[in-house]
Amino acid sequence: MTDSKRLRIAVQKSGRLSDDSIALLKAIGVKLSIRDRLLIAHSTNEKIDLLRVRDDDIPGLVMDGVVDLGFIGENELEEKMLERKASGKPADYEVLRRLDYGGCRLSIAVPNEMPYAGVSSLEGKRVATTYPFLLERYFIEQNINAKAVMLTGSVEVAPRAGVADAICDLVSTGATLEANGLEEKEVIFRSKAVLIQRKDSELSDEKQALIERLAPRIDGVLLAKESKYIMLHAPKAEVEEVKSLLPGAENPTILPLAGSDDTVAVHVVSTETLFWETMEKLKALGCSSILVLPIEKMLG
Ligand SMILES: Nc1ncnc2c1ncn2[C@@H]1O[C@H](COP(=O)(O)OP(=O)(O)OP(=O)(O)O)[C@@H](O)[C@H]1O
Ligand SMILES: O=P(O)(O)OC[C@H]1O[C@H](OP(=O)(O)OP(=O)(O)O)[C@H](O)[C@@H]1O
Ligand SMILES: [Mg+2]
Repeated sequence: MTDSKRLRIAVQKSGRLSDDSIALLKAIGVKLSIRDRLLIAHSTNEKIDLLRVRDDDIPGLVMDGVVDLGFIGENELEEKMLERKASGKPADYEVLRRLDYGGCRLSIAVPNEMPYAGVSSLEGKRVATTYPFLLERYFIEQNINAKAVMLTGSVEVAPRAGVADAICDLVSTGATLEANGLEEKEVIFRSKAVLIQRKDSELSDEKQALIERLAPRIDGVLLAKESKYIMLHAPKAEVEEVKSLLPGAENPTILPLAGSDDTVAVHVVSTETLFWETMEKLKALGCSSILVLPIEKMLG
């Protein structure tokens, strides 16, 4: 059974956001015991229960106060917010953190053979989508008279099946569109995963304190993921040049190397990617033992 004192977090049970959301919870120190068939999973070290559901249900669970937090794509969140507002249901939530996964865009795509000269070509057309509220908002903004046809899946086959003239669906690499003879024409919404929270006025002090303890850990994990620890040996005479090549390396640690007067070790945490081209330039300057290491956690 669930205990109302435990923080309830909704995650997608199985899909694009599941693994990354669970990995993030683990990375911030929440130990979980997940059994595949079960809807609820408990944390073994924090007062947290996970509710594993379809992503479509997550915004509503947060907005209705059934769960305290939820991991959700901004596309689904915005769609459900518009849907709930249209039917007069409460649609309040707060974004606790924007995350670094689930990146995709909601785009209108048309069959390769359909003549297209801009959005006006959609006038009078039927567009299949799982996101009718976002699509209709776009039609209104663009002053286009077109019809959103709601489909919950297999949107990409709608034109071939004669169900619609075009589609509006999520795109990441574009492989699904290409495989179905469709061409991306208009991006109507860009999305990433977010962690949302129910209105905090409704949370107990104990739950609020737990959220305030865990949220900075998310920042630490995100920062660590985009940072690298760079170590290399550099000719002493070239240290300034080396510093100017290393991205985000304002304060490197310079250490003497045993048995060498003209070479030093340079250590630096970089928040940017170190490209192969830069590594080759460092080598050309006489640097050696160039190592780029991942960082697991960062604080302060
Ligand atoms: N190709 C993609 N690349 C990255 N993120 C994506 C991609 N497709 C979808 N997403 C993001 O992941 C979310 C979930 O996508 P998924 O395809 O798993 O959903 P679903 O089929 O609706 O799953 P469910 O069974 O939970 O309803 C999307 O709402 C979007 O935010
Ligand atoms: O541009 P691409 O990289 O091809 O990605 C886009 C596809 O990814 C998502 O579906 P997913 O693969 O998650 O499967 P689903 O349709 O069963 O949800 C989305 O609904 C698209 O169909
Ligand atoms: Mg879904």
